[in-house]
Amino acid sequence: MSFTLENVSQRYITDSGEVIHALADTSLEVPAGEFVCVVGPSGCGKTTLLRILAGFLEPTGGIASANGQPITRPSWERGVVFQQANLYPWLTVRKNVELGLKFRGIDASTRRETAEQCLALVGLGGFEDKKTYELSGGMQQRTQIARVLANDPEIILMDEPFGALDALTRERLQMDLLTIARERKKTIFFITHSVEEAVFLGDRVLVMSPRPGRVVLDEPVRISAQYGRMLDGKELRSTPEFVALRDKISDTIYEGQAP
Ligand SMILES: Nc1ncnc2c1ncn2[C@@H]1O[C@H](COP(=O)(O)OP(=O)(O)OP(=O)(O)O)[C@@H](O)[C@H]1O
Repeated sequence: MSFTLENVSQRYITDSGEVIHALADTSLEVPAGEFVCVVGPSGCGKTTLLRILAGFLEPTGGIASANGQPITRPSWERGVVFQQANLYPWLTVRKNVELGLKFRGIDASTRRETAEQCLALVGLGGFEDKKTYELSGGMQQRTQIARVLANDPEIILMDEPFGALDALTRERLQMDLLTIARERKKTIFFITHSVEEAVFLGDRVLVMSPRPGRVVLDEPVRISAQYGRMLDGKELRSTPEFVALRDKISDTIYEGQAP
C-alpha cells in the first residue's frame, strides 16, 4: 500500500491559546513496499506526521492518503509500533498478540494460529504462554511487533521502536525487521533519532528541519538492500557508501540547527 501527503501542515493550539506551527507544508509520495526512515531534531514534527498517517490526527492543512483514499481514521491496515510496548500485563504474550484479531471478530483457532506464526516470525516461538512482565524489554518490543503483524497491515508506522533498547538488542531487532519488511513486503515509515539506524534500515531517508518541520533532504539509501546479504551489520556500517551517507545526513541535520 502506498501513501501520499499533499501539502500537509499542522498547527496546534495549546491550552493557553498559543499557536504552535509544528509541520510546514509537506508533500511526499511513498510507493508500496518502501522502507522510509525519518530523522530530524527533537520537536520537528516527526511524531505529528506519524499520527496523521495513523489517522489519530486530522491535519489542519492538506490531505494525507493511503492507496489514494484520504486517511480519516485509524485502521488495522496501518499498524503502529511505539517506543514503549504498551502490552496488557494481565494477558499472556499470545493473548496480547491475538487482541486486534479478536476485536475484528476473527475466530479463536485462526487467532491462535496467526499469533503463533507472528511470534515465531519475531523469534518468540515458545514464549506464547508467558506473562508480558516476564519478558525483557527487547522481547516486549518483539511482542508489540508481532501484535501489529498479526493484523497483516500493509503499512507499518514505527515511532522510535528501538530507542529504549540496549545496542545489541537493537541491532538484532533491526536485522529481524529488515527480514520481515522484505519477506512480507510491508511499507514502513520509521522514525528514529539515530542516523546510523536510518541509513542501515532505510530504502530512503527523510531529514526534517527544526519546527515548523519540513523535509529538507530526501535521500535514496538502499545500503542493506545492496549489501545486506553479503556483509554483517558491523562490516556494512564501515563501507564507504554507508559512511558517506551517514555524514551527509548528519551534516544536513546539524546545518538546520540554530547556532
Ligand atoms: N497536542 C499538542 N498540542 C500542542 N503542541 C503539540 C502537541 N503535540 C505536539 N506538539 C508540539 O509540536 C511540535 C512537534 O512535536 P512532535 O512530537 O511531532 O515532534 P517530534 O519531532 O516527534 O519530537 P521528538 O523527536 O522530540 O519526539 C513540538 O513543538 C511539540 O511540543
